[in-house]
Amino acid sequence: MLRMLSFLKPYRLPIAVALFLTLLELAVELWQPLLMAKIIDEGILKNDLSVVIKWGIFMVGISLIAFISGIVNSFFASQTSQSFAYDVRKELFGKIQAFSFSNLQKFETASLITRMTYDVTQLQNTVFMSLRIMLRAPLLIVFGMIMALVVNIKLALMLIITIPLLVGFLIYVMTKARKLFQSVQDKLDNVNGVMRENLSGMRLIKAFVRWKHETNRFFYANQQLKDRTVTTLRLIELTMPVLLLLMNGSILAILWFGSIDVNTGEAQVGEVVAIINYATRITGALSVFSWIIMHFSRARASSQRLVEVLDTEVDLIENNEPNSLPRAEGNVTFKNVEFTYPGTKTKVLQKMSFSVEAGKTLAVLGATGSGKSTFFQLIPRLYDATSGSVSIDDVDVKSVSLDELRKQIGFVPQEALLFTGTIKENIKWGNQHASMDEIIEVAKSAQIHETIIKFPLQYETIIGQKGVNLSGGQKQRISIARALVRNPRILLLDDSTSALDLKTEAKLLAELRRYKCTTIIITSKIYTAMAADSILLIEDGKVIGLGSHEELSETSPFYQKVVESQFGEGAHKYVSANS
Ligand SMILES: Nc1ncnc2c1ncn2[C@@H]1O[C@H](COP(=O)(O)OP(=O)(O)OP(=O)(O)O)[C@@H](O)[C@H]1O
Repeated sequence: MLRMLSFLKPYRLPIAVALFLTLLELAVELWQPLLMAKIIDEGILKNDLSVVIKWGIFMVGISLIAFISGIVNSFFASQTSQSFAYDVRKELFGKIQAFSFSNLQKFETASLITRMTYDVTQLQNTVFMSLRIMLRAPLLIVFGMIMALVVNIKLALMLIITIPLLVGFLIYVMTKARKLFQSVQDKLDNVNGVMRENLSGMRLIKAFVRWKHETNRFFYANQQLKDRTVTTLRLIELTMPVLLLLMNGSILAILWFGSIDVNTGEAQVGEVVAIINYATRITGALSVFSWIIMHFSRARASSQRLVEVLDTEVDLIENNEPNSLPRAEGNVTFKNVEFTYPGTKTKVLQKMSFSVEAGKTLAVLGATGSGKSTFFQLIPRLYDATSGSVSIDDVDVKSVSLDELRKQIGFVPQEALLFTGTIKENIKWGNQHASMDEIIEVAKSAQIHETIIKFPLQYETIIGQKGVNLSGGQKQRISIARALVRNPRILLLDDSTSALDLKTEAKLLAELRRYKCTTIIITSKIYTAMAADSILLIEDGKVIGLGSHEELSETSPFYQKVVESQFGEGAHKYVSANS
């Protein structure tokens, strides 16, 4: 909690003002029963109207001050709590942006969203409430008791015995509630997770007629959230009847003994009224106090979840004095690279060594799961190699600034991901400075221009969330255009032409040559591989062959089998790059 409270440091002044105003309100609240006693005993009982008018006007005056203080306090409290939440969200977002993939693997996406929204809101509400009433409730309880003692010690003792017992009970219940609240938040993560998967996989769910299964999954997560919340709230709600029972009991006792004392002349009517008044105010403050502790239990659980994200060490660290890679030639070299995914034990890449000359095209072929996408991710440092080195123009990628490195790489992932916005914006996303002419040029190279101009709004066509209104091949080509507009030195295509027909793909590959960048293309199609300068064969994370189509057709049984699987038995003997 302290870690999160440090976000309030810049707002010390508004906090001080808000707290001062709270104290002012409190002072008025504590003073009022005393004034009321004075009006009853010295004015009403003695039939002195001037005392009633004088102190009556005074009471209205200080109530007005309390009213204005309350309004100004609310203003400062809401401004401070909103700014606090803004700062926390900003810091969290920055942290998540800096996360490496292995960092991200630690947190579920849905959980990160819940933390950024629900948990931050919980803290924001607590900050607001703290500035409005946090100080007031406990102080009202303490000073209310003191004032009651000042008015009449004997009658006040009935309050003094009850209140510490109640406060102890409240604190005990709320400490228990904290753990329960944390699990409520975890259950909320589950609901969000199921919702997220459900919405993004809606087409698949409908196509497989799995809505019943998905609905059951959602019902289960929802039920768990409800059950856990109900258990938690039941515990919390137990406090209110206990509180009212004890406080009303002590008020009854004050009335009983007070009336006896008034009859015997040991107490005045005004004193009894004042103590009852303090008791009622303290009851109100106690119920607010229990509410505060409940919010604090929730806020503590939320803080813990936020601190978990904020204090996660980013494990992809930039070199303190990064090497410069002003404008790479584009030679890519892997030397004895090994890689194991964080949290797993299996080596996905083993002693991988190969190089690609600047400006050349390398096709990568391998069975599914052989480690092709994994080795791709080491080049822009989405992950770091566990051992060995990945270098560009003989500079180890780990020694280069991440920005400088990534600016020179055009990466088209296996799943073409587009953002909500126009086609133009999506292509421009790769390079904010690209002109319309450049956008059209890369779209032409990516073989998507002709398709775009057939849309009624052409480049201004809005792409729905994740590109729902486009075909797989259209999305792939827009993603390629987005990578090309960066004018990259190294272009990484992870099976990014899989949805294209052979003719369109051939045109696209021929166009790519114009960009003179080093192109590494993962593919399963022999025709695509044949268009490259050389072909890298991967099996179980190991390089098992590197050469041209002709060389591998002669020397690699693995390659021969792939060719035969696509062109028929014995095909490796006659399928050539010119065919
Ligand atoms: N984030 C991850 N955490 C743990 N293991 C992973 C992760 N991503 C991939 N793997 C494992 O690494 C291995 C290589 O996966 P990779 O995606 O590199 O294969 P691939 O050759 O690109 O496969 P495909 O052709 O099907 O895309 C697989 O066994 C996979 O299970």
